[in-house]
Amino acid sequence: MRLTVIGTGYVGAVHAACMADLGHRVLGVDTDAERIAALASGRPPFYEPGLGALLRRGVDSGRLTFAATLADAARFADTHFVCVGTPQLPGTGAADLRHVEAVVDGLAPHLGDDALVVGKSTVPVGTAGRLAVRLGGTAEVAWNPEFLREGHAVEDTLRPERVVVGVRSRAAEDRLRALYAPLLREGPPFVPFIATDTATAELVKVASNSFLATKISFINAMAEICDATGADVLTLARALGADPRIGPRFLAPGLGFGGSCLPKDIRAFAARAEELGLAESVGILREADAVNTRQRRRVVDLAERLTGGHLAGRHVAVLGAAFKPLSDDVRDSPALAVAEAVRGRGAHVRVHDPEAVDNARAAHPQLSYALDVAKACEDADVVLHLTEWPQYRELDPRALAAVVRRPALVDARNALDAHAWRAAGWTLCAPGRPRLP
Ligand SMILES: NC(=O)c1ccc[n+]([C@@H]2O[C@H](COP(=O)([O-])OP(=O)(O)OC[C@H]3O[C@@H](n4cnc5c(N)ncnc54)[C@H](O)[C@@H]3O)[C@@H](O)[C@H]2O)c1
Ligand SMILES: O=c1ccn([C@@H]2O[C@H](COP(=O)(O)OP(=O)(O)O[C@H]3O[C@H](CO)[C@@H](O)[C@H](O)[C@H]3O)[C@@H](O)[C@H]2O)c(=O)[nH]1
Repeated sequence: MRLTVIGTGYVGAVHAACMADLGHRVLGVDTDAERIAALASGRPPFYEPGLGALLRRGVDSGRLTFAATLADAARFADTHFVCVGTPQLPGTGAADLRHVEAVVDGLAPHLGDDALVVGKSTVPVGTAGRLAVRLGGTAEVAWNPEFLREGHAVEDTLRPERVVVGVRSRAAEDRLRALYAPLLREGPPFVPFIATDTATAELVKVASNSFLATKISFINAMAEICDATGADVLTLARALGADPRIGPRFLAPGLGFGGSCLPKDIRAFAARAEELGLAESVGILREADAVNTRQRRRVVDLAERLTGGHLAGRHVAVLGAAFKPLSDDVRDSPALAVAEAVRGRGAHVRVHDPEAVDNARAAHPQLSYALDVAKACEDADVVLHLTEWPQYRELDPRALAAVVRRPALVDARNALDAHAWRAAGWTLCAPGRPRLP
């Protein structure tokens, strides 16, 4: 089948490459000429494991091509996936739909009768209905929310846990089922194809991220209670997660959630519900957001405690800049928020990240960066472990103790081996673990 993917960022580039790998003919379209040039030569414009090989395979086979205009898109196919950004508006945190609207307005004059515009961007409930009116004519709008996680985007796309489509006709449902058929056939495990109306499909996405965000904030609220009572949040999380009704995933306590999705999506959802007069239904999301923001301050306070109560003039090493490991994405990165806050208290901050330094430097040019961990830690008064890259777990605490001014560590992700670091002479603290020495 033929399809286009409009917007080739973290979602669109992966969707385009994976759809081509399934055997479809795919045209990627983006307003960013540099991005299009990179993709067309088989180079991923960001770090995502497995994407490079898939892109090269698609480009070499001729099944994956790229273009710059929406007129090209309309000529190429009748099915158009919209994967442009829906960032947060200042103030209420509502979603900014200007890119989605620009795509619909730009496509409209070029579309044939049989066109299907399929949104993958995360949008407030009701958006597809509004866009259908805006699109006019006989072209149809459907919504197919995206659930991929950065760092696992290729496997999440090729082996999804479910495919959800919000459609307004049987024909649209059949077309999308046919597109995804190669994924649905590959089992076990069986992959449910859930066809519903567009409002439900839009809601599945924001409800799903809201649930995940609330689960993380729940365990972080428990970490606060642990800090006040001498209990241990890691043991608590392990015991909670052993109940299959709760489950162990998304119960990792620490610095909390960031990135381009969970924070903005719960705010946009809350703003939309408030617009509908349903503020009480989403009070829990405002609270999850507040708990999450508090975790960043708590980590800064731990750093301050380890430097004897004042950060001013201290040297602080920051391990991690990406919002999570296996990604170079620094959008709303908790690590960089902490780095900035520590700098705001007068500390000299040096940041290390295996993949995200270029993006971090572009977004936070006032911070200093180091290309290896030892350089970041040189003469540090405290080391902050803020993004749990697997390679940080392999660090030799003895070797690092010889490099720093004082062996003091905040393990804000509760991911390092506390015993090994303590045995190497480090003073440690971590959120929700008040009995660490
Ligand atoms: N990043 C994720 O993990 C993820 C996962 C699921 C859903 N989502 C949602 O998917 C959407 C896209 O997210 P992303 O992280 O890929 O964003 P992104 O910022 O990485 O990519 C968006 C792309 O759209 C392009 N673009 C903007 N306006 C355009 C236009 N008028 N025509 C063509 N291209 C245009 C931009 O140049 C950019 O390359 C958002 O709604 C997001 O909430 C993201
Ligand atoms: O137990 C946990 C799990 C995650 N996090 C943090 O939560 C954030 C988000 O993590 P994750 O969900 O793995 O990353 P994303 O790539 O942002 O993916 C989320 O957001 C995407 C965009 O909507 C969705 O498609 C995915 O399903 C959803 O998991 C990161 O800062 C993590 O460090 C925790 O603090 N504790």
